Amino acid sequence: MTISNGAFDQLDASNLPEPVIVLNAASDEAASGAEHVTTPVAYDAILLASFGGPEGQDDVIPFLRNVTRGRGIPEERLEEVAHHYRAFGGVSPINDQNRELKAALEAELERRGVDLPVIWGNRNWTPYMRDALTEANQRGFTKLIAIGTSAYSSFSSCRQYREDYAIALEETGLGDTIKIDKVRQFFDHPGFVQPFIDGVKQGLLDVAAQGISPEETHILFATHSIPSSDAERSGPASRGFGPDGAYAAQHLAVAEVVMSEAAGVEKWSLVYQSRSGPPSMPWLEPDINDSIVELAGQGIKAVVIVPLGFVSDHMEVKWDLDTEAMETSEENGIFAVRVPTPGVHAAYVTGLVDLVLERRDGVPVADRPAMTDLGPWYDVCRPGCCENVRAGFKPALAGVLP
Ligand SMILES: CC1=C(CCC(=O)O)c2cc3nc(cc4[nH]c(cc5[nH]c(cc1n2)c(C)c5CCC(=O)O)c(CCC(=O)O)c4C)C(CCC(=O)O)=C3C
Ligand SMILES: [Fe+2]
Repeated sequence: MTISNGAFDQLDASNLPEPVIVLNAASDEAASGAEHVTTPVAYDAILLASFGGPEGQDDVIPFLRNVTRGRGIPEERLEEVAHHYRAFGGVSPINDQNRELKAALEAELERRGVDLPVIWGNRNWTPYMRDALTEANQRGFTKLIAIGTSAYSSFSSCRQYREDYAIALEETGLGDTIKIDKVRQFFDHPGFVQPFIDGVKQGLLDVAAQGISPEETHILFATHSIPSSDAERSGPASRGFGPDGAYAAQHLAVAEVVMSEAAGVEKWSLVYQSRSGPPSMPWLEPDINDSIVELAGQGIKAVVIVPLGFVSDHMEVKWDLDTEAMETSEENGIFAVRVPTPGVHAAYVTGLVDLVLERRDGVPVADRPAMTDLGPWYDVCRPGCCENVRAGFKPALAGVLP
């Protein structure tokens, strides 16, 4: 088995166009044994990789065009989503959150005496990934470890970031100069899960303060819906996770961990939000709003909404949960609390630094924290991981060749 930083890991590449680039081929797989773990690398900077968002009304449409290029999102959906951004002055909260996260990471790195600068680059808005790589090159950095602001396995949250790195290396012509690895998907890392546990405990106190009993309370774990075809292909092709793939399995496993900590309430479910795409295309269900209506019919009086799929309070949280799901709850006579996202919670920031250090210093799989049986996840994505049959083939980094 060869690991190739720049090679593509599409299983059936025979009828696809030649990969545009093959980068940094032949980084070697772990001497440490387990397929999850790679040999340590003396990284010289952290690449904070995120989604990006508009910073004013004039940015909204160009941003949405960037996000949806070639993705078959109907025009009506774009108008609908533009309206969400317009209601917030055309400014997505995501950029300020990444500025805060970058500052918090820098402070934590300094506190621990780790000399790794953080460079920030986005998929869909400035600073773009190519800007980040140009900056890294100017500052003389050649070995980057990427943290994507996304915890789970799916095309949008895993593979697309790996494609972003490959595209940006191609755009900047830095493919022979800069090597990019990524930290493992961290859905079950205690740094990511702890803030949700804290939040659910507080949410249940808020519910109790309303005089609503545990029997009348339901915990809704909310995440981004994705096309069923993406869900099916999330995670490595070789592991069976059921029809909704690693994406749903990971969320369910983390929700179980949170439930085991939030004693007193029994009822919970995993629900989806922010569906787009044409109605004819199946996406993961049920939608959170449909679930709230149904729960009201079953006599539920309170819901605790846990934004389990999200690392920070960006637009999908502010609009789809804090605006829409709150409205649905109110209309149906349900008291609703929304739990905070990890944001810059100390456990989360510390956890992200730990994830970098386990790669730099070489921590064996047995010593890597993971709160579910599914993890710790792979350092290098396995063959077929998080493929996307809708968007067609693109090269991606940090994957293993079949
Ligand atoms: C799994 C997942 C995450 C979580 C993991 C992660 O964080 O990556 C996520 C995050 C985000 N999604 C975001 C925004 C958007 N996502 C869109 C479209 C889509 N998202 C998808 C999936 C995901 N998205 C999918 C399958 C599509 C359809 C297009 C396609 O087939 O690939 C569209 C187009 C309009 C629409 O269709 O809604 C927008 C504007 C923002 C920024 C918010 C802000 O500005 O604060 C963030 C953090
Ligand atoms: Fe999205």
